[in-house]
Order: sequence, then structure tokens, then C-alpha cells
Amino acid sequence: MPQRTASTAAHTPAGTPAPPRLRGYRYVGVIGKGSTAYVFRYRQEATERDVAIKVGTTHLDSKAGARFKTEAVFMASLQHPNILTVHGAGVTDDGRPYTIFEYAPAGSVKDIIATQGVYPVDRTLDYGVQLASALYLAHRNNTVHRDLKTSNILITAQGVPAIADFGIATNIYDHRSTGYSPPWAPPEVIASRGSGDDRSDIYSLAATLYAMLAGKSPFEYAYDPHTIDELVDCIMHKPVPPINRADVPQSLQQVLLKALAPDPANRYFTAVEFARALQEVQIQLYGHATPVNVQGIEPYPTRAAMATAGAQGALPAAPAKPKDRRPLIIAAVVLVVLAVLGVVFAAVILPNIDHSGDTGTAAVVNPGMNGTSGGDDDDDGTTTTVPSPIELSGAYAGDTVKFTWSNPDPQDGDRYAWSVINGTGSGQANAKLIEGTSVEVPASDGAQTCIQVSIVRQDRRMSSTPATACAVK
Ligand SMILES: Nc1ncnc2c1ncn2[C@@H]1O[C@H](COP(=O)(O)OP(=O)(O)OP(=O)(O)O)[C@@H](O)[C@H]1O
Repeated sequence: MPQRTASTAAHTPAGTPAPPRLRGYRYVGVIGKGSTAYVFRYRQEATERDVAIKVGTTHLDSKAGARFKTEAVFMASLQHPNILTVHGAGVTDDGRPYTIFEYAPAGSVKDIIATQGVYPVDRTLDYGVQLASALYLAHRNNTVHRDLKTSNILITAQGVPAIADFGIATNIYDHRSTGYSPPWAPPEVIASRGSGDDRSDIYSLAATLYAMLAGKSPFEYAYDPHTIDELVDCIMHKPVPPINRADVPQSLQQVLLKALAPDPANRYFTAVEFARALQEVQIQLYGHATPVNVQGIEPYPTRAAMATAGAQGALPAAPAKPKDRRPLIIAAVVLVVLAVLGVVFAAVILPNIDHSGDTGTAAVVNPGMNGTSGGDDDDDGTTTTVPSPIELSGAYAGDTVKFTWSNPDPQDGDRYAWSVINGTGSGQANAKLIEGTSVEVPASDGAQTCIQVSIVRQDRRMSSTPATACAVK
């Protein structure tokens, strides 16, 4: 971290506090001002690269300054392509905290909405999966952001969206009771003035994605409140309305609505689950998805969920072709889909069908797995991934199907996220969390009922690949 020297007032607009003079960095200019800090642009002399240095407007005593530095070191260790890199931090001679960030030349999502208008659906989904991945990594490291919003998503020099101000903003720069800015704050934080948790972050990320599509945060867009009190009243008592855009599909509106549920218990329970829901919308719309980028987590939804979505016609139609060739193309698409399903069935499902059950049912065990039922040790012996449940099978009992499974490596606090795999592509996106190792689900229409189950550790890590099984009538 750079050493402090005196401050300078050179080249700063009137009213702006002097940017600190930092050894090894050359002051370039003012980038902007938030409610609690100024952001300056500097050039790092050794590398000739630009950085953004955020300097708080409050002055810290020595105890708070020490806490700030400790926290900044921790934040710098939180590394992910979608988290803005922290290069260093310190406290100026006159006690102002500063953090040295990667410079994001394109500014924030808020700036981009202001200058270029709302985002297209595909870009919003892409950003959503990337940002939810970063959020999940932070949550897994017991870090809650508490101030996600369009101005805290910056676009890096590589054109990648990155979350800024992880942790530091709310604890040091910001002395408000919650850290959240009202338009993005979930009801439970407003009601209790509490500090929020993973699900509060999921809410704020959903509000951010909503704003990318609508131009404003959900309640500002829908109800046009004139004061903060009016806004807070809307957040507490009014429903989130759909986004009035013909190109925003119902499936995406539903995903955002779930993430913005007033009761945190009705939201996605992890950021990965939120990412999966966004991926499934991508698959429905475009036939492909942005990968989830977190170590130990499968990049894509399970093959089983995707194959089911494809079989039910949820994958997008081929681009329009000249009229006279259409029957041929439809026949070809049908053949390809049948061939893919045949291969999946023959190679993956068939070998796993257990016909030995004396209930007259058959169970398909873990068709989406790559043999990842057990060990989770890395080469160095540290446990980083969570195994999949094993022995997952189901049997029909009238109108319901009872599924049971085992945990190959049970640990205190383990729970299980399960969901029915259906043709809507919402398999992994609507999971429910339970403590036991069995569940009874209503029988699906058709000849089989399929579910997927993941182990969820106390620290929120999940099986990298869920176990999947189908009970056959
Ligand atoms: N690393 C960065 N690179 C480029 N611009 C940045 C960077 N960090 C912040 N900015 C810009 O500096 C301005 C002030 O940012 P800051 O984080 O202080 O406030 P804010 O998030 O906009 O508002 P508030 O403090 O009320 O939450 C914003 O316009 C932001 O886009």
C-alpha cells in the first residue's frame, strides 16, 4: 500500500477537497462525488496505469482507521472477475479513509442508463448471471454487500460489469443506519433497520437488473414517489409491477419478481440459485447461457434440466428461413432433438435405470452427474467442493412420489435444496430448502416425475452438481 504524504489542492474544481498526495501515484483529476466520498483519478507511476481513488468525507479516529485498513486488506483478497479490484487502501494525514480501485473507464451502469438508455434483455441477463456469481463468492466468504445499485456496478476496461464497494462502503464511508440507499433497500431492512443478509443482496441485485430494463429502481419506475417517505411506503406496501416492455419475457419478469419478493423466505435462497434462474431464461430465449463463474459450482444448469426444457419445446426456434424450406428444417430440428434425447437416454439415463424395485417403479439415479457423488478433497487435502447427494430415488404412491437420498459426507448444519424438474426450465430456479433427506412431491403430468437435489452446507456452499432422479410410473 502506498505511503501517505501531504495533500495537494492542485487542479481540483472549487469546492472539492484536496486529493491526497500518495507516493507512487500522480493525481489526474476528479471522477465524481457520491454521498460519502469523492472519487479521484490517479496514474500509478510504476505501471502507468490509471486507478480510481475513493476518499471519504468523514475523518476517522485511529481505532476506526485501523479497522478500515484491516477490512480493506480483507476486501482486496476477495477476487473475482466481476468484483472491482482493490489495489490498496489507507488513511490520509488528516484522517480520511481512501481506497485505491481499478479504474473503470466506462463508468457505472447508472451512468450508462443516463446516457444511452435502458439495456437490452440479453445484456441484462448476461450481467445478471455474472454479478450473481460474484455475489455468491462474496456470500460464501461471509461478506454481504449491503449497497448494491446501478451506481455500484462499474464497467471495467475489458467491458465487464464489476461490483464496487464491497463491504467497505457500509462500514466505514457510510455511517447511515443500514448502508442501503432507499430505492434499492429490501422491506426487511427498511422495517427493522437491520443490516441485511444474503437475501437482501439478492433483492438489491434484482432491483438493479430491473432498473437496467426499466430505467429506474422498481418503485421509482412504478409509482413515481416524490419523497423518500413516499418511496419507503411503496416499498413496504405496494407490489412490484411488471416492466412495461414487450421484449421483456414473462419468464424474466417472474424471476425478478421472485428475487424481489417482500418476504426474504420467498426469494432465491442463494445467489447461485438466482443465477440459475437467469440462465434458464437465457436457455429458453437463446439456447445458450452465461456460465456461472464460481470455483466448485457447475457453470451451467444440469443436463437433465436442459434436456427436459428442450424436449418440451422450451428452446428457441431456429431463426426464420425462406418459406419453402420450412418443413424440411422443422423435420431436421425434430430429428436433431430426437437424436440428442436418444443419445442422452442411451448414454446416461438407460444405464442408471434401476428395475429392481419391488414397488413396480423405476428410478433413474443421478443422470446429470459425472460421477461426482463423493469426495471433495483438493490435491492439498483441503475441502472446497460439496459432494452431490447419493442414492437418490423415487417411488410413486398414488398421486405423489416420495424421493429419498443420502448424504455421503454429512456435516453439521447441512440442508438440501430440491426442486422438481419440469418443462418450464425453472428446475434449479425454484428450489426449496429442507433439513431431511426425503421429500414427497405431487406426481407430474406424464409418465415420470423428476427432481434434483443439492446439499447446502451451513456456510452456503452447495453441491457443484445436483443429483437428479426420475421416478417412472
Ligand atoms: N473505480 C472507478 N472507476 C471509475 N469511476 C468510478 C469508480 N468508482 C466510482 N466511480 C464514479 O465516481 C462517482 C462517485 O462514486 P461513489 O461510489 O462515491 O458514489 P455513488 O455510488 O455514485 O453514490 P453514493 O455514495 O451515494 O452511494 C460515480 O459517478 C462513479 O461512477
